[in-house]
Amino acid sequence: MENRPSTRLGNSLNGRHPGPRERQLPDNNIPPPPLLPPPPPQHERSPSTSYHAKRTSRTSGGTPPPKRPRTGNEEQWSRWSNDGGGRGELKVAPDWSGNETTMNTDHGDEDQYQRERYFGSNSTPTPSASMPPPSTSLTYRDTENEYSLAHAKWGLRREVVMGFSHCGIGQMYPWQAECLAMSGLLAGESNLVYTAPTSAGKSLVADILAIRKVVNERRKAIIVLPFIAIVQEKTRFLKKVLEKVRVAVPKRGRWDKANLWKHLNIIGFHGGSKARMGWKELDVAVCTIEKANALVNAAIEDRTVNQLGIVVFDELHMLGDDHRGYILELLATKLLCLTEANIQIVGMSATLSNVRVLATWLKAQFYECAFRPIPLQEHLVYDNNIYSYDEKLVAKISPSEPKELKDPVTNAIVSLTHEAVKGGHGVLVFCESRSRCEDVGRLLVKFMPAVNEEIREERMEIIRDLATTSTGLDPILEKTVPAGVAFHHAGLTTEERDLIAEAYDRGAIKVICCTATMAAGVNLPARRVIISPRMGRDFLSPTMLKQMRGRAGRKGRDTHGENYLCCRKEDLGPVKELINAPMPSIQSCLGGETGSLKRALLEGIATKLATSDDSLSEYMRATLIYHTTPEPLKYLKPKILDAIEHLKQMGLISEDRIQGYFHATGVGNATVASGLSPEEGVFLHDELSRALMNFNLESDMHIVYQFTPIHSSTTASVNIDWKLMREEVEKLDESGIRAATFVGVSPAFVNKMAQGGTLREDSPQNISKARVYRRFYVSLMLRELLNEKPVHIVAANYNIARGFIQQLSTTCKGFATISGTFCRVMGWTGLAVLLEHYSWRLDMGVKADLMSLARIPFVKSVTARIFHENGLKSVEAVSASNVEALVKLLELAQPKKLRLREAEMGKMRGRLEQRAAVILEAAVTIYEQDCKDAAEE
Ligand SMILES: Nc1ncnc2c1ncn2[C@@H]1O[C@H](COP(=O)(O)OP(=O)(O)OP(=O)(O)O)[C@@H](O)[C@H]1O
Repeated sequence: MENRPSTRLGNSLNGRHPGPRERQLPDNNIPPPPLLPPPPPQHERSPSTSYHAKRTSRTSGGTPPPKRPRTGNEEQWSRWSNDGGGRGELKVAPDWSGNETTMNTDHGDEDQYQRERYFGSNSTPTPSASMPPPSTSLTYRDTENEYSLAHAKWGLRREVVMGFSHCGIGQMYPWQAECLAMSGLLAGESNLVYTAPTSAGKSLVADILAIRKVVNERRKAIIVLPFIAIVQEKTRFLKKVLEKVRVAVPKRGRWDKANLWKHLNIIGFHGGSKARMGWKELDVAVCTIEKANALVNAAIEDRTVNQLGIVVFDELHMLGDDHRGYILELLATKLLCLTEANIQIVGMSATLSNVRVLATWLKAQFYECAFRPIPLQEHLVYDNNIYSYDEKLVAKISPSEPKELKDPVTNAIVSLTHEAVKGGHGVLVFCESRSRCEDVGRLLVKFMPAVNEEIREERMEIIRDLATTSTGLDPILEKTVPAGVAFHHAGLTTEERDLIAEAYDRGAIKVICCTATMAAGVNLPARRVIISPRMGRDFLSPTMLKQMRGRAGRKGRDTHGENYLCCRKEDLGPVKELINAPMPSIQSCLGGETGSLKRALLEGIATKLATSDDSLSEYMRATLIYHTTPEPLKYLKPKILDAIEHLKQMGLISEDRIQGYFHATGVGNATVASGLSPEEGVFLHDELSRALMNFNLESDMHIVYQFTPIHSSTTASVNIDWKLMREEVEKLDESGIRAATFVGVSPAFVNKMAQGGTLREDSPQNISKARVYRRFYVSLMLRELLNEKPVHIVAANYNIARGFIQQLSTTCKGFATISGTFCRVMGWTGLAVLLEHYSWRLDMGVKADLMSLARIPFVKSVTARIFHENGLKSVEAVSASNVEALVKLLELAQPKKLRLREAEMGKMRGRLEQRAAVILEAAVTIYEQDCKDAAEE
């Protein structure tokens, strides 16, 4: 039976009639009626009234295009592109010759359509490489509706328009069309900086500009996003939009008679990505900030940077980020200096206040609008009262009987969540810490509405999916998911987070309790968003609050979004300040600590953009800090001189006094080529030089140490538990101890620290020493992973978040590539080859004897070991096995399988059978390929 919060809104009205903004909830056991009356009008914007574009371009001004009745042609297009969109649904669209064509939006049928267009209806498919390109003709355009993506004005190829339509976008919002129509943008002649509220549809403007560059002009595009999750999401989106687009591969020699046609290469680059393609092959690179910077450096070094047509900076406010903002600034500065390459720069954000300064800096057109497709209702909640942001009482929440709901904030969270879920809506609850997410999740379970058998089964399916992940079923999720509640924070593995996000997206999970990282990291909107004003002990920043508030309201699913900022009465002062705080203006982070300036100068010198006094000052003039500092030269000059001196002392640059120019040394070039900061470059150089002299291959300890990412061994990411480290070091055999000594780790020092010693990081030597110990500590964890210990066991052993361990396993491969690049630029080819040789083991996460098996999908780590121990030692042996035998082994490999009840195990078996069938089929294919390869040899 459903357990409901005993809280009832309005109980405290004490007999008086609820006012128009107050509604009473019944006191019986009937589920509560809607908690809130309609929102205060001043916070509500309807899509039509909220359109308010403020255009301040330096070119001709413009008013929003007038509304006019839709023509028949528009109707056809919008039917084709906007509604339904299910696979295989028949749509009507005008064909390229202006006639009406009945066609099918199923991609398979689009192929058929193309074939028929070129070869007649009886033609058979031909290989794509020799086939003429898909429609490049612009004549089929919708000539009347300028908001339609098919309008000739936007110059998008038919396949692109179809791709967008497939993603639910057929028409632009008026502001998007107005922004794109600003002079010089479509022609790629001017840069663009624009700002619009969250969910306003900013991405489409940049996407259209990028796609035009790639498809129409055949230049490359880089799209820069701050977090891995959104890089992955954007890569998936662009792949879907551009799936059907083929472009000409230029003729290579005079014997090439005709152009070949290829699909576009859209590649996601981030710390954990294993992209095989590089700058040369890609068409669109969707990157994290660091990867984008490294790509541009490589392109400059290659002298192919003129192939780059556009760089899009999504979330431009990241410029102000203390840790990574300066890399964004540095990247934009380099692009501004590459005047001859003619690269279009596009930047956007929802939370910028000094956009004009940024537009001036980026030599960009500036566009600002306040459009929000889904109106927002915003509330402040304290002491069981709900107020509008202009302090009018909207409703009351009555106090509750249960002890755990005595606290008014918890009571409000539970009541508001219950009400939204009861109405069938999704809820995001932003909490102040990871543990609070889990606590609130557990509490909510008791008050979630009852659901039917079908939904219960769907949720059990999620439990089964979670149980088959590498970490097994989390005990808290096991309790919360059946009630439709989950939590989402950095402590979970990516696999878990993806499963939860996906289940929430399809409505199987109704509530996610999450930390602030989700506000900016994952695009999961909700009808109702409940927000704690704190992050840890501190209050949220206005930017973060804005991001969270903006998550309310799903385009296409909700008529409006609601957010509730729930605080304690004693926090009211600072919370009101927070609500009314203007968005902070973005400040450059380049001048803060000299580390960032050093990196900016090193990269300028290594890429030869700034080698002399003149070019250096030109380079510095292109930075944001130059534009935002009152007397830039006076302020910057001493800092620049200081940074240059440091770089010289670190051995990263040298100066030719006679010729009057700077150049990067080998280490400097290797540092820039590997995308490292000057400090990281020097540290890695020291580490690799030591390895070059003494490489210990007796056991895998030394090699694992070399693959441990140096970013995971900073103070911010890991704290050594010295007692634990002592235990682990004591377990090492002689070869392990020798490896430890080679890298600079002394067991005696570890013992001293475990007994209460201190290691003060007060000098460069001590900083470096602490770094080595931290790296070694992390390498012990990585070694366990490579020795097939499951992520959750390693995490538990080291009392560290599962997310950290899983990230470690995904980033070590990327770091191996970084080390390889470093060695190659240094000319240490032997070491580079050695690292490369061992790095492929990192892909598999298994010991050498299992490497062959690990080529089979789903046969990794523990599973591979169980297969091996049970006689399936090779791909051939697996290919000769059968589904039943494989299911038995897969059952053995399930972590924490006992957590699932008997009935659940039955259903899980079905899942394992499917998996076993895939394994068997893959093993047969791999084995056949191996035989073919052997025969050819
Ligand atoms: N013209 C359009 N027609 C229909 N849907 C659109 C249109 N433009 C954007 N969308 C959809 O609106 C949603 C939000 O768009 P988008 O992610 O671009 O917003 P945003 O302004 O970048 O928001 P945020 O600042 O939160 O990232 C997406 O699902 C997108 O597909």
